[in-house]
Amino acid sequence: MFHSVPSSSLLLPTGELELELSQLAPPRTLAAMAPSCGTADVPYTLLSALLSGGGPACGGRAFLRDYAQRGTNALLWSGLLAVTWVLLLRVSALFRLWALGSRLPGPPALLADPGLAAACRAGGDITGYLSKLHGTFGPVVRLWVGPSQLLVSVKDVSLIKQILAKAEDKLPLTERTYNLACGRLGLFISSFEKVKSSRELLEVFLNEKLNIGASGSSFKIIEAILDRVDSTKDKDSLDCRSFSQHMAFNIIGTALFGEVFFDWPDAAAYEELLMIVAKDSCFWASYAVPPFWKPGYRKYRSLCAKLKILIEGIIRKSIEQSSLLGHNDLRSCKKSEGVVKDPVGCTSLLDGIISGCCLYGAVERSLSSEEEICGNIVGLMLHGMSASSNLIGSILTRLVLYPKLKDQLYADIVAVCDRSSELEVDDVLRMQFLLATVCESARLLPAGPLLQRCSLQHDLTLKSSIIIPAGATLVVPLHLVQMDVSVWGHDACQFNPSRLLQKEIDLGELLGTHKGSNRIKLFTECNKTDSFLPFGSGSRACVGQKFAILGISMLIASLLLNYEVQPQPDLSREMDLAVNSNNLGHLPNPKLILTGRKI
Ligand code: HEM
Repeated sequence: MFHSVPSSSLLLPTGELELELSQLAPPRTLAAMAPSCGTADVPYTLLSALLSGGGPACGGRAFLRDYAQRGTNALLWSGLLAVTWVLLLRVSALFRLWALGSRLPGPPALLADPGLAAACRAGGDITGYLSKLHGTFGPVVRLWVGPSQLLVSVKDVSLIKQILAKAEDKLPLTERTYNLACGRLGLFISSFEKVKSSRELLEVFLNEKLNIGASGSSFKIIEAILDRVDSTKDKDSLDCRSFSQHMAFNIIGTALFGEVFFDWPDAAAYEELLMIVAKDSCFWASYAVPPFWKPGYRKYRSLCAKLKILIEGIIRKSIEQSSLLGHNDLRSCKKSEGVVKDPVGCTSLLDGIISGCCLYGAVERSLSSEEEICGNIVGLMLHGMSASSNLIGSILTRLVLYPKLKDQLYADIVAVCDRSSELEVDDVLRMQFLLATVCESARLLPAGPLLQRCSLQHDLTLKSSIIIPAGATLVVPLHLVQMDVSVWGHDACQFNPSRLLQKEIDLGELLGTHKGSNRIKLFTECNKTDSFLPFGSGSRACVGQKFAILGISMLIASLLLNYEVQPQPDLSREMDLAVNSNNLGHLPNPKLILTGRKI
């Protein structure tokens, strides 16, 4: 595309100059670089545009037009190549998923399993549906939830152990759910790498908060909560569910905010809002694109915003109090080189955050730290409150329905501690029947029906050369595992705390020696330990397990020491039905009466 241009177009006045120029640059090359204005010829480089005789108004404009044209073309080409590359990667990943997925046993549905959809539509008995599939296909079953969504359910205990240790990521849906409700946060994120440091710091804080094994330690939160019980107990109709929700809210709230929490005027509004947000979060997060056009979604977002405003209010209050007590300002605080600073000295989790010892690990970017702390706190309140309220509710319901259980528990509690002395965490560790009751209730009614994990980056190779492709959703059906007759015996579905008692094990000692570790070991028989998963297991297990078990045990012990818990007199029919049905997975919600015990 090199064109020769008449020498006149160079506008050189004399032949000498023409000669000199022709020596500097060969006429053919120069001509090629400087086309005449108004022709179809255009310059190719900036130098040629500047050297062109047409001046900026002519050669420059043509150059720019040409440059823009070629630039746009290059951009479009590279965009097209990138999109093609991404699509190719996606398609090859999809083929891999199909190839590896179809090697696993499961129903022959190709794109989306109709049985699962039908089970979800008819009241959502996913456990029942999975149970049938495991009966037909064995301990590992695959299901196509959609053309690119593979779900693998695992029931075999040894495989579950491997999965929970190897699959370190949570489902992206879990992260979306928490992000939607809480905003930006460092906990509950799908990638394990991102959540690791926040988990470690929170775990140390929560475990030290209970101060297990230290003499003279008392779980002060419970005392404050009992004062709350005093203010509510006179109400005629306390039902187990709302009472438990209130207790759970107070336990988690006091752990996070300290005593400021009890003077918080917005606490009731916050509790109500939190429950609404917790109920709807998963539904709205299930949309791949946020449905801004739906009024329900907009309403939900405004509730989340209100929740955030309320939390900011109490954080501010807590900070004010902390600065009165001489703690650091939130903005100026920094974690000191990854070292956890004295978590025991912190009176509340927020206090810990303020003085830089908790949750701050993941927040190196100080500008976003307040937003992230706020998100973490809302997330902990959401999860901690709904899971703990579920467990407290099931224990209280059993106390109300089974007077014998209540008497047995009371005897276990007073054998260790009488009402005249202050209840300590160390005392609770010696109340084996109480701890077994809490754990047996968690076994029969876990916080959710499925443990959910995935491995976002790598395929998982399990023993017996089962390969689970990266990105597949792994689920453990908790009801099937925790009520497996082959592990728990023929009465697996019945409430029987004594099954967890091993006379030769001293729980208190065990917890004390395992200080800092997250697991409470109740069983010597390995297969039972592996089949007890209400708090999950492995790298993403619940960080609040010890805190929840001991905190809830402490609450029940304090309640029974101070109050007589009785059902409302007109409950006899409901009680009879519940006791006779033996179906304690779905508990009724009886009303209870609390009357103070005489000393
Ligand atoms: C009875 C009460 C509770 C139950 C039944 C429960 C249950 C669970 C379960 C099943 C998981 C998922 C575990 C897994 O995938 O292996 C989990 C995660 C978690 N729990 Fe709890 N939990 C309870 C209370 C608490 C409390 C009180 C806190 C803290 C204040 C807490 C903090 C967490 C955190 C931070 C995670 C996320 C771990 C991660 O994503 O890495 N939990 N919990």
